[in-house]
Amino acid sequence: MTKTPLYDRVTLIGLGLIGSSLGHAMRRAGVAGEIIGADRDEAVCKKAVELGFVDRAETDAAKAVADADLVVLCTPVGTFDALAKEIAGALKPGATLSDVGSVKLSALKAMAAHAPEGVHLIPAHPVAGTENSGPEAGFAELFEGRWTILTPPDGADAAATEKLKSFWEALGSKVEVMEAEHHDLVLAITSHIPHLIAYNIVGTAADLETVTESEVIKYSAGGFRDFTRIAASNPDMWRDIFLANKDAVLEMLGRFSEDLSSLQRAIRWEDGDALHKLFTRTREIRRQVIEAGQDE
Ligand SMILES: NC(=O)C1=CN([C@@H]2O[C@H](COP(=O)(O)OP(=O)(O)OC[C@H]3O[C@@H](n4cnc5c(N)ncnc54)[C@H](O)[C@@H]3O)[C@@H](O)[C@H]2O)C=CC1
Ligand SMILES: O=C(O)C(=O)Cc1ccc(O)cc1
Repeated sequence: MTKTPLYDRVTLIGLGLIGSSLGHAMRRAGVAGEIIGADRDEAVCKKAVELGFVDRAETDAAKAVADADLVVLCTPVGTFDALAKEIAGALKPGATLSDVGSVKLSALKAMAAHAPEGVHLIPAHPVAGTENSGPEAGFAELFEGRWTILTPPDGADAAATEKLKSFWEALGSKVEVMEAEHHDLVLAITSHIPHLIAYNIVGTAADLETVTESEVIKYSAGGFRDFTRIAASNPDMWRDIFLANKDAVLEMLGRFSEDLSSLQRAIRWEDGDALHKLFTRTREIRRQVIEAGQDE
């Protein structure tokens, strides 16, 4: 039996890891009648059609959004303002404009600055990804069992929000609705600062490399190896995230630095009890993460 699609036409702008995963997942779930792609890179457009996760693709984003019922920005967050401006005049009245960006207040502001009245703005963030990029990195199962956070502004159309919630659920995601500002604070500590720590430790080790020669690579089977995966994440995307979520990241980083100083003090004064107490608490957190199925 053929399913009735939730949206007749969906346009994905940005056909990398998340855009391609969305395309594959939408195809599998049958939630879109037609999937149109847009990417500034012509080779990416060609690859997307070849892989079959879009029906057609083009480099002109404004042309690609014509007659779309749902438009999803899947590019780095720093591009949202210019892209929203570029497509604003071509959006169909009554369409939903959404995104998958890792920072939500700046996404909402960028879209709200340009979208015409009658277009529903519902920012979204699938908290699912990998360190890989590009159209070949995506897969249909990426969102399964993962949270997607919707951050509709005050007064957003309830029916449009509910429809987008059903869309993400059809892709296997669990959906939570919260304020954009709250999202940015929570994600600063659970996602953005962990990436910053990884970039920092791998950077420090790379600087030491000249002293230790190849030992950093050779003995990287320890904790360092896990950090190198995170530190291999997309540089454009992460530059944009830290600039867009500057306030929340700096606030959480202040707190993090204080706690790091306490640890430094505990080591200096050989306070084994303090170290053991913290490590026991963190081991319990890991147990809870596994229990919640968020460890893969
Ligand atoms: N990578 C991850 O694990 C996750 C990423 N996100 C968010 O998803 C978004 C996309 O990330 P990825 O798919 O990982 O990136 P990606 O680098 O794999 O793909 C981005 C694509 O956007 C295209 N692009 C860039 N600027 C453009 C523009 N101005 N106009 C048209 N196309 C443009 C690029 O050519 C590229 O094909 C980001 O906003 C990121 O914060 C959200 C959840 C997880
Ligand atoms: O690869 C990892 O471990 C990630 O943390 C992926 C990721 C990156 C950015 C997001 O906004 C959400 C998930």
